Amino acid sequence: MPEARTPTQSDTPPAPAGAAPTPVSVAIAYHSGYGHTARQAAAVAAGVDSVPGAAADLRDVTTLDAELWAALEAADAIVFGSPTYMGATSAVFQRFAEASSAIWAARGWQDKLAAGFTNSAGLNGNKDNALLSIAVLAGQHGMHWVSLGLLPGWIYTSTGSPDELNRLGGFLGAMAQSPADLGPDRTPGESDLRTAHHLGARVARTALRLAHGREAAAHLAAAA
Ligand SMILES: Cc1cc2nc3c(=O)[nH]c(=O)nc-3n(C[C@H](O)[C@H](O)[C@H](O)COP(=O)(O)O)c2cc1C
Repeated sequence: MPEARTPTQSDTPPAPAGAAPTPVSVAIAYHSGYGHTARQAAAVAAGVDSVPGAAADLRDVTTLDAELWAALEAADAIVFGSPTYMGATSAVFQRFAEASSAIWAARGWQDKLAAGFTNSAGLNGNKDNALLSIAVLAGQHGMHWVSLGLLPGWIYTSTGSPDELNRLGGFLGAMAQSPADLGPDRTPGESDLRTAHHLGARVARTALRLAHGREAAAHLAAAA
């Protein structure tokens, strides 16, 4: 007899009996001035795509056009990403955030899932301020925030290693560090990219749970 085990966050939820699994779409809306944060965004997208039933939609927010807004409208979840510039999100990302005010007024992203990631040159570099700003943006839109969900790695204990997941010890979202003298072909490093991958998979699993829960609630309401 197989050993009983406690369900974990990594378990993909089953579809309701008799129902085809509902696919979910997770958009990654990011800016990257020089390509480093773009690599982090790609790792988030790979994490989303690693979850059966979830599909990533990678969107650069430099160009604000109808196609971008339609893609974000169609998504079940939006993972926002920006480099940390001057201790905050980049001006290009903030331009996107401000342009979303028309959607804010119409409550277009209400109840979608949201999460965030940032990358900067400093180990700290005030990345938390960029993530906070992204979380506030999500709150303004009435979205449900998905945190990173990892314990801190690396120097949190004396025996830690920089290869560990979440080596930068973020809680709100995924952090990455790219030394300023290295190109995006060499940085961010592998552990930061794995952390970004983790965030994408976590958002995808949460989106699936929410979609299935919504279906179950609709069935219950119909049967009442
Ligand atoms: C205008 C500007 C401001 C920056 N401010 C910070 C900062 O506040 N903290 C930090 O750690 N790095 C800072 N950096 C470094 C970038 O965050 C870092 O180079 C990052 O990898 C750039 O990502 P990107 O290639 O996606 O644009 C700054 C870079 C620029 C160009």
